[in-house]
Amino acid sequence: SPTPRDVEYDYVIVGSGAGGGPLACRLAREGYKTLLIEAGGDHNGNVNVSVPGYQGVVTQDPTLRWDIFVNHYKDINRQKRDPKFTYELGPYQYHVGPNPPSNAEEKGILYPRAQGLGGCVSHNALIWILPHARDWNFIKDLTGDDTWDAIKMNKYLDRVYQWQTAMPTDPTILLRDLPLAQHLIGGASALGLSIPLLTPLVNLGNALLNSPNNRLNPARDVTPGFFQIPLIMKGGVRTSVREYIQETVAKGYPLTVKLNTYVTKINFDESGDKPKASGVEYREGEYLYRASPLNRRERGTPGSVSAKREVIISAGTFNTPQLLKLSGIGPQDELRRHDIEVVKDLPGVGTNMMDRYEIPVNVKHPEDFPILDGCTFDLKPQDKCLKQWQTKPYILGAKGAYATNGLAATMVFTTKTSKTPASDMFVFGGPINFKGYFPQWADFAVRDHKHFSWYSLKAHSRNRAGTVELRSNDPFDQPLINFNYFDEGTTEGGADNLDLQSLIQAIRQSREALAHYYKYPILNGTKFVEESPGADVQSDAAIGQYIKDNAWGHHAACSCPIGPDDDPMAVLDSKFRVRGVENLRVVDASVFPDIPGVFIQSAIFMASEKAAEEIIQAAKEADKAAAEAPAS
Ligand SMILES: Cc1cc2nc3c(=O)[nH]c(=O)nc-3n(C[C@H](O)[C@H](O)[C@H](O)COP(=O)(O)OP(=O)(O)OC[C@H]3O[C@@H](n4cnc5c(N)ncnc54)[C@H](O)[C@@H]3O)c2cc1C
Repeated sequence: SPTPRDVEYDYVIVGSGAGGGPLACRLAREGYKTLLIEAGGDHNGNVNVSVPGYQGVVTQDPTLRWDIFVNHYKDINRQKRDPKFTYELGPYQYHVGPNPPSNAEEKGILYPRAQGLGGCVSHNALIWILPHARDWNFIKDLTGDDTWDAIKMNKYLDRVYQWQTAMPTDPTILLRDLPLAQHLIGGASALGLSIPLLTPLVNLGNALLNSPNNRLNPARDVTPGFFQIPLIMKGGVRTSVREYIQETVAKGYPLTVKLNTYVTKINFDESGDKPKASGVEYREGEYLYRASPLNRRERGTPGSVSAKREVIISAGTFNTPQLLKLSGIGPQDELRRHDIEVVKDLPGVGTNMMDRYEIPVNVKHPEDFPILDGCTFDLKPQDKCLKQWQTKPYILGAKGAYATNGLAATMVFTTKTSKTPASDMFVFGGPINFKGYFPQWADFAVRDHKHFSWYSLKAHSRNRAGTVELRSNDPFDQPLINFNYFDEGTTEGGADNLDLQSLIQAIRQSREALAHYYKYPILNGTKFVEESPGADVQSDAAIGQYIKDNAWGHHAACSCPIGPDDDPMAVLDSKFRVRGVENLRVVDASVFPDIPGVFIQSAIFMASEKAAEEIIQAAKEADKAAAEAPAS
């Protein structure tokens, strides 16, 4: 809905994703006039968003997707060893892998991002794993602010559960596919769970009833096991931030959502001691950011809005530092290089960026996995699985494969070289040929139904050398993003090698699960061939090289970190406030000083609820002080 110029909002929030969406709802529900500005649209009626089985397809949807390209290494020739390295042939036309045509432009590695209501939560893989206690205690110890204590953070999780449903995939869907079940039993058995030969399905069913989020288990963070994967869905339909925002508006709370509007600058009132954020400038129009494949190189209609109390930036790990820098908050040398007037020299903006490392083992069978019969993943009339998902109830597997995200279950354990005692390795299994992200990766992943992948996700990684730098001072250009992986990044105390060793262990664990598959011939699964890393990749050195060349991440975080008062690289204080200016906070994945948990959305939702409480408390204190001040 258009913003009437005469409305004065208490809060203006930029970005409606995991950070900004819940925060906007909570502030509005508390009675504050809140404007939520979002670059993209609402995705109403877009089946790609609501069908869990389309979690890959939705990342290719041109109405949502931003084709952000990143590098893992500074050395471009080293980067090109990754078969996912991508070149642009013409606008949004890509060549992936070696031997590009001579006119192709080097782009880097695709890093999917989404615009629109709910941000990346509307296109993500739906996986819901709670953070570990150490993630919160780390912030408490770093800043001395004990409101971050893990036990105290529980109340924010309770608040998240007021609007977020998480449920496991209906195990009966998985148990109907015997070769798939045989792989999962192999995984459980490789982890040491005894699965008797005569009753493997019953025992797998029991294993799949375990939750990796069991809050009643005090040892949950360090408990290894074989688990089903909880997803953010209700009755087999994705439901999350997007729906929460829409419900908040529908119920009449004072939340205005301004869609298809791209914020280009934060405005400051510089008349006082400290620059004070007073509002934002924006451009109205669809697909204005050039990372959108529907971009028409238009610059939109200009506008601005002011915030009576605060401006909050929740544009995500890449776009929040970009917007801060464009507005004069960042390393002064970089800002001056781009002719940007310095409002506050804050050298940490766009540094400290972290991510997971992820790596698969992919195998191919001679026959299809039955669970995918009739699934074409293309929204076309022949997609029988979509019809089943649309017409059948969510009970006893009736809704079929699309009521899952395609990843059936996970092995969880702490590797020998983990940074913390908490589980640092999740190895997911599913009937998919998943090798990471590149243009049309999802089509590739399900091109045939014969592949199975054990895919490892390394949590609590040590590398914090990622950077987000301005490419230009044009707000519609995407920034320069480099994760500086392994030996190009954090190396103190052998950090790079320790993470690499964890990943080598994960590949060996995946192969162990594949070996245990053959212990259950009763389920009649066919023999498979390992396609990658491949039978010839056996030594630690060879596996390590495969990991360095192929690893990727998709939980980028920590690029505007919270930190202690005496750390010049800290961008935020422990209350999410941008240092050195007033009335400006950041609330999204970029705020963490250390990447939390295993899957990040739950941690962002909790941080967002915490930020809402801090902001509301600050507003109440300010109102009280104003009421008590003597009349002038
Ligand atoms: C393919 C994929 C799968 C994933 N799967 C999972 C998963 O299964 N589980 C999990 O826990 N995590 C998952 N994640 C990660 C998780 O979804 C993100 O980390 C999380 O959504 C980040 O939240 P955020 O608020 O920081 O940013 P986002 O969710 O990206 O939200 C930022 C919002 O800001 C808007 N915006 C940006 N700049 C501007 C501007 N200048 N003006 C106006 N609006 C702007 C964007 O359009 C976007 O809507 C996945 C991520 C990807 C890419």
